Formats: sequence, structure tokens, C-alpha cells
Amino acid sequence: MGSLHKLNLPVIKLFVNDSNPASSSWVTKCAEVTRALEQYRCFIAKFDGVSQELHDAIFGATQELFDLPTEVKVLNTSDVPSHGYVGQIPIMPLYEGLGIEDATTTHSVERFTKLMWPSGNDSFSESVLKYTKIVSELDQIVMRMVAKSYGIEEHYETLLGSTTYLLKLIKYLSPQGSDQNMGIVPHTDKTFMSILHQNEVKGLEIKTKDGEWIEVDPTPSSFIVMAGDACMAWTNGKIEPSCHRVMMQGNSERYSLGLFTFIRDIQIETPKELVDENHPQQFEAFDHYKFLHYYASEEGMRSKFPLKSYCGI
Ligand SMILES: O=C(O)CCC(=O)C(=O)O
Ligand SMILES: [Fe+2]
Repeated sequence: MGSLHKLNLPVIKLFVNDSNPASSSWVTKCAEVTRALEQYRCFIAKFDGVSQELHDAIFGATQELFDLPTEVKVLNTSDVPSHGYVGQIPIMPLYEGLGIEDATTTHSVERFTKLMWPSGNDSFSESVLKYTKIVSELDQIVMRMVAKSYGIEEHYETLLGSTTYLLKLIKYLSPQGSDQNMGIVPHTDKTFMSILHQNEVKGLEIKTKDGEWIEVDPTPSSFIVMAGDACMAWTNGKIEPSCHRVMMQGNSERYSLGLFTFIRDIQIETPKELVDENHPQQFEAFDHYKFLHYYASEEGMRSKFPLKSYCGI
């Protein structure tokens, strides 16, 4: 395991109204985003879409959710592995997470809220929807930029039509009184893309290609945009998934939010534009949700690189 270095991740400013594909500054920014993802597998987006007020509201809502009794939180179940309630895992005793599936749709968010607060909690639903709507736009800005750099815009539009967002609300207990401070073990996300956001408590670390761990310094306008396993298959290995972990220090609890992209109903297929003699196709077309079930199976859990054992060529 590499040592911890004070390296920095690329920081890229992105704006809500930043998607004018006609401007030359936009094309330059596309290249910058794509290069950051290729080299670091992730970057920090300084994004103007989430106001301080919304930042405070969503973290207030998150705290309120985790303050509910465990027997209420466990009611949030899902057929998809690790999309529902996850907590009290022996190797990650500090970690607790709750997923809201299809988190950009009012119907789905309100169903979740009703499950957690049968007598209602409108402000929770409102904060979640405001947050997911704007942060899913950030995801789309980034993906349009990547698609532009690779000349695969049409393929991206197809994927976008089948994209669904899981909002994961996460709490880490302070490590005080615990004999370990690993909040979440090193892993790559099984998503297409992930956008992480956190309160003021640090802890997230990203592994570079050289095996160094970089600490992420949070601010209310920082969003960590990282590639998941599925993005690697789609880009034919150009963008690899980011390996990351959470190390807890000090005596504060930490809250974080992950907006996770998944592709449903259609197969994820490498665009033919990215395949040639020098770049043979690395992965067969696959169903994202079947891959998630494979990953949760005994065979998938044993695999060092589940995507490759599932659909690698
Ligand atoms: O809490 C964080 O910052 C990271 C969470 C994470 O890596 C995950 O949920 O997959
Ligand atoms: Fe993760």
C-alpha cells in the first residue's frame, strides 16, 4: 500500500450553463476533463450549481435521516445489491449507508420519504430532489464533454436515455473508541460514474496510478467526479475506475453523499469508434444490473477485477 502524499487532484471549474458546444473554450474544457479522467480517473469539479443554502439543507436532511432508529432505516430494502440499507458490516464498523433509487424522480423520492417518515417530511424530499436534479446535471455536463472528446456524442445520448441515479447518503461514526479508522475499504465503484460530496470532515482518499493515496480537501462547492467500472468498458479502457477509500480521524462524524449513475434496460456496449487494430475491444456488451448481481455473488466477490471476469474479452 503506497504512502500518503500531498499531491493534488486536478481541479476544474464547471458551470450549470457551461454546455455551449459551439464555443472554443468549451472544446478546450472537454479535453481538460477527459485528460483528468484518463490520468487520475477522477477530478474535483468546482461546481456553481449547489448553493451554500442547498448544501446546508441536504446535509441537514442527511443527519435527520441517520438520526432515525435503525429498525426504521432497515426498512429501506432493494432487490439490487447494496442499493438499500447497508450498515453494521464487521469489516467497516463505522459505515452506514442508505440508497434512494431513481433519485431524480419525485415519485421515487417521495416513496422513500414516506417509508422513513410515515407522517411525512416534505422538506427532506424537497432537499433531495433539488440536490439530485442539479448534481445529475453535473454528471451530464461531464459525460457530454467526454463524449465530445472521443467523438461518440450519439452513443452518449443513447446511454443518457437509459441512465438512472442512485443517491447514497452515508454516515461514518467517529473512530473514537473503535480500534480501527477505516471508514470504507479500498474499492472501485461498480457504477458508470460517481459524484461524491461531503461535509467539512475530511477522510476520502484517492489512489493514483503510481499507487499513492491523495487526500481530498472538501469545500461546499467541491464535487469529486470519478469513473466507475462500467465507464471503463464503455470507453474501451481509456478511462479506468478510481480506487478510493475513507480513513476517519479525529472525533467528528462524517457525512457524505454519492450520486451514482447506472444504466438500465439497454446493454452497455463499447462504441465502435473506440475500437481499432491498436485498441482491440476489451469488454463484451453487458447488462449493468446483471453485473451488479454477479459482483455480489460468491464468484464475483472472490474476483480481483469483477468486470473483467464478468465480461472481459
Ligand atoms: O464517503 C465517501 O466519500 C466515499 C463513499 C464511497 O466511496 C462509496 O459509497 O462508494
Ligand atoms: Fe466508492
